[in-house]
Amino acid sequence: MAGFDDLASERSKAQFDVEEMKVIWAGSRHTLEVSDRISRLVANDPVFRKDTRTMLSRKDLFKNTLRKAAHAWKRIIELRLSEEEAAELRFYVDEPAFMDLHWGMFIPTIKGQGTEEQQQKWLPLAYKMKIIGCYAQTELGHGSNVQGLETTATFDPQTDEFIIHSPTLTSSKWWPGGLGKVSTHAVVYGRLIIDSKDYGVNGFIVQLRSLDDHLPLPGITIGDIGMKFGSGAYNTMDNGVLRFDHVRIPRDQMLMRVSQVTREGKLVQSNVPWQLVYGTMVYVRQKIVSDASCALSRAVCIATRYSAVRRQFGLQSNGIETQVIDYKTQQSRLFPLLASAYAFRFVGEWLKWLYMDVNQRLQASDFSTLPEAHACTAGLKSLTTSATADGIEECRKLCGGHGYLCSSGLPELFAVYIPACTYEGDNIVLLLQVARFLIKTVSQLGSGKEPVGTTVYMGRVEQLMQCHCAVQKGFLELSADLVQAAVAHCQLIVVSKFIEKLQQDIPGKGVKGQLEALCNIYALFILHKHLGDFLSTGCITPKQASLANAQLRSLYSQVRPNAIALVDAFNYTDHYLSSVLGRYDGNVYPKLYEEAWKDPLNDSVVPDGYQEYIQPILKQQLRNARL
Ligand SMILES: CCCCCCCCCCCCCCCC(=O)SCCNC(=O)CCNC(=O)[C@H](O)C(C)(C)COP(=O)(O)OP(=O)(O)OC[C@H]1O[C@@H](n2cnc3c(N)ncnc32)[C@H](O)[C@@H]1OP(=O)(O)O
Ligand SMILES: Cc1cc2nc3c(=O)[nH]c(=O)nc-3n(C[C@H](O)[C@H](O)[C@H](O)COP(=O)(O)OP(=O)(O)OC[C@H]3O[C@@H](n4cnc5c(N)ncnc54)[C@H](O)[C@@H]3O)c2cc1C
Repeated sequence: MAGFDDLASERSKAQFDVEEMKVIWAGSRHTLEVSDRISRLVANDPVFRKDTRTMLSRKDLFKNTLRKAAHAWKRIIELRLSEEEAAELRFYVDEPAFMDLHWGMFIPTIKGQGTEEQQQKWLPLAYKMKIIGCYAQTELGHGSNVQGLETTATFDPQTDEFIIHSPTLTSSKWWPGGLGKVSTHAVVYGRLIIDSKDYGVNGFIVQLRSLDDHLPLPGITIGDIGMKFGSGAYNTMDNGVLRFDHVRIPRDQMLMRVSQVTREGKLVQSNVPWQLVYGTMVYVRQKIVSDASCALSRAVCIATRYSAVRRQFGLQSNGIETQVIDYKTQQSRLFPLLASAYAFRFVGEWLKWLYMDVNQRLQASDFSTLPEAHACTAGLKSLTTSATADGIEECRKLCGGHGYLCSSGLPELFAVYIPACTYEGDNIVLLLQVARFLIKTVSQLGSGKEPVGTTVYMGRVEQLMQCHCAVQKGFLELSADLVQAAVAHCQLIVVSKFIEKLQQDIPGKGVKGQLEALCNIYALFILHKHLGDFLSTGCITPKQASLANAQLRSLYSQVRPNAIALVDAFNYTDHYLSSVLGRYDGNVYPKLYEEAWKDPLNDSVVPDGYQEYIQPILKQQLRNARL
């Protein structure tokens, strides 16, 4: 069988221990065991099938999402899954839904911004799913500009309550995931008003729906904001709209780790920086970086396996055509994405460590690394999501026409993934935050602080900063060139962390060699892509640039025999990939043909509508022809 033999032959060429590379990709043997076991549990459960998603109406799609969420929760309870295993199960169910925001934002916000008492009250309810929460920050009129939010939370000393209100249409909460139809509660971000004085944005826990009949509580208007890009997944998420008409909540439902409001209505600032109100965004951004490596590796796995199965032109002596993966143009498009997937995996591991380190320091009232954590999570979220969104689209194109079929898995993966460039902070806005951080860092460099990083990459950042770093007044005046410096800074981090990964103990025959090749491909690909920066800032000479290019091409040849094994190391099930082109067995053509007939349009040979609309035309033509 063509495809199968092709992939079997490819696998026999591997020059490294794939099982050991699986451990490197997973992060540890334990994590590999958990993800392998849970991914197969999900793959073998018919409730979690995904192949009909793009054929369902929005209402049927959403109802099926609720069914899957309920089934997932039931399996978590039945099997007594740990938090780690439950997170893996939600990941492999692979369907954006309210659970992502309940577990991924609502609970972390209470943990990060609630007092001990508030955590003791609300976390048990949330962990046991007695309440379902979402994160309601963005409004119709404001998303990036958090300080511009209009929802008000006015303290009423008579009743010891906050009055939550939507004073304008643009203050309507708009976009929060899980809000539209499911969440019973929300962390709502609003302007704290005491005695007519505005104290800026804080978080408030607000119940939205009755726990008895799920109806919106008095003063609450709530619904879904409508269909989003593409069909299928992400329309599985009820992104919602929410308005308040003077809704009253007890004073103790303002999240008070950062600031407290006393019974007398006095605002007391605790000893933590007010920026902790933004803490959830730092947490989610570091998760999104790891998620980028998952999404990109998934697209690369599909495109790499298909490129080894697909033959086109180049008839060889044995009478068969050339595998498209052997074309240099295919390699120059595909292998940098393969290298990027590994690079983002490792920088995501580092970022997770940085986030935990910042949190431990916060416990000890050490806030010194919070600005760097903000800059790194913001910048790397921006860099990795933009590269991944572009990379998924490139993988679609690498698969030719069949990449445009839903059965390839790539259109839906692209549609689900691309909002990552916007949610949790628009990517340009976040790069401007990095630029601000760099300006501050450069201004402190005079104090003898030496930056660390790989020379050529470090030189590029320094030079770009020197060129563009005028004295900037505020966030709004930052020049577009500084965004370039911010990107350069983030690429320096990615390369540096890949190099650090290689300095660790890496077991397994040939594994370290493959990772070194991928690290060099990533670094040289970025250098090639931004050659203008490196040449204009004098970091490299034109001669060095052409040597780098030659080295890049030779690295592609080095990776070529290992490409299939390198994507096998992601250890993805066919269920998770949900792609006829990316099947482990390479059995593409028979499955493509089989999938076509499943389309509802093929339920009847003569299409619905023929008699009403087409036959009259044809008959008329027939009559005309006889006249
Ligand atoms: C979900 C589960 C995970 C699973 C993973 C898989 C994903 C699959 C599901 C996806 C689910 C989608 C989930 C989407 C959920 C939303 O989208 S939630 C809404 C997200 N919204 C945003 O990110 C808003 C973006 N905007 C911002 O962050 C801020 O407004 C800006 C842009 C930083 C501006 O802040 P500002 O306060 O207006 O002004 P600025 O002077 O720049 O900042 C003030 C100070 O705070 C600092 N600062 C700003 N932000 C921060 C921060 N975050 N931390 C610390 N310090 C900060 C600044 O550095 C500055 O410090 P100084 O220089 O004064 O020392
Ligand atoms: C799928 C999805 C899920 C979401 N889930 C949630 C959720 O659960 N909870 C929640 O609270 N929010 C959520 N959001 C909202 C999301 O956080 C916002 O869309 C995001 O923060 C961007 O804000 P905005 O949409 O207002 O865009 P804007 O800030 O209006 O940006 C629009 C354009 O203006 C540019 N721009 C804005 N400010 C500047 C500036 N200072 N300098 C230069 N350019 C600028 C931006 O770069 C962008 O190109 C979600 C959004 C999506 C798409």
